[in-house]
Amino acid sequence: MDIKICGLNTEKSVAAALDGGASHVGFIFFPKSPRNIAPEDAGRLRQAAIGRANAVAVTVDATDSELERIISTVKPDMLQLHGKEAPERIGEIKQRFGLPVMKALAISTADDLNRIAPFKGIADRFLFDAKPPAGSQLPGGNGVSFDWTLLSKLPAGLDYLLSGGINSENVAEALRMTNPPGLDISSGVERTPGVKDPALIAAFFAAVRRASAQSVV
Ligand SMILES: O=C(O)c1ccccc1N[C@@H]1O[C@H](COP(=O)(O)O)[C@@H](O)[C@H]1O
Repeated sequence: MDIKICGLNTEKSVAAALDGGASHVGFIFFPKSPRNIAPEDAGRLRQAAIGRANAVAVTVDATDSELERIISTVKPDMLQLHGKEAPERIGEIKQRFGLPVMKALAISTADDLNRIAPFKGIADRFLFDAKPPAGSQLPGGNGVSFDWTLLSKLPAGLDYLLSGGINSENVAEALRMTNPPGLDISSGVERTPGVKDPALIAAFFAAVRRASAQSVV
């Protein structure tokens, strides 16, 4: 199963994610986020992931020139589009930059699953996150979960990461209820917003291993 640790901004946190076995390391390029990172810093940090994990650049309704700067500096393996990007815009971005795209969709009701279909065949993967709480300036990274039972109605074989408020305490339940192809976690391994804790990252991977071991017994 893929595991993406997102919002990394220090060498220690990247090392903890890689040592834990992360398949993806995520960097946030969104100035309002406490996890926002300069492309130059992310470009330096992502070096440690080469040959070990995929680097993901997370953007929110970024312009072509913003994407150009991030991509040329960071050289990510994948883009995560976490704004209101329409399918047409995703097609344009893929054609212009030639990178796979993971489209984030906020889920709060069964109707939200209807928003998946227009992106099929365009987005390479999906990421399902909770809707931001009222007043939040962040489209993601709010540490809020959604009703995971909604995912029982997903089209079979859909490739996605489960995201939103996942942490060491609830990951076993998340895996039991959804059996997702992958997980994405950010604030659940932080000491304070934007400050990753290597010990919490290690504890998270240990919790995933425990949950996975229990599910095969
Ligand atoms: O984390 C952020 O600050 C952020 C900002 C803008 C877009 C996306 C962002 N984070 C994404 O949201 C998920 C879920 O976060 P959490 O685990 O609920 O805190 C995170 O992994 C990022 O992919």
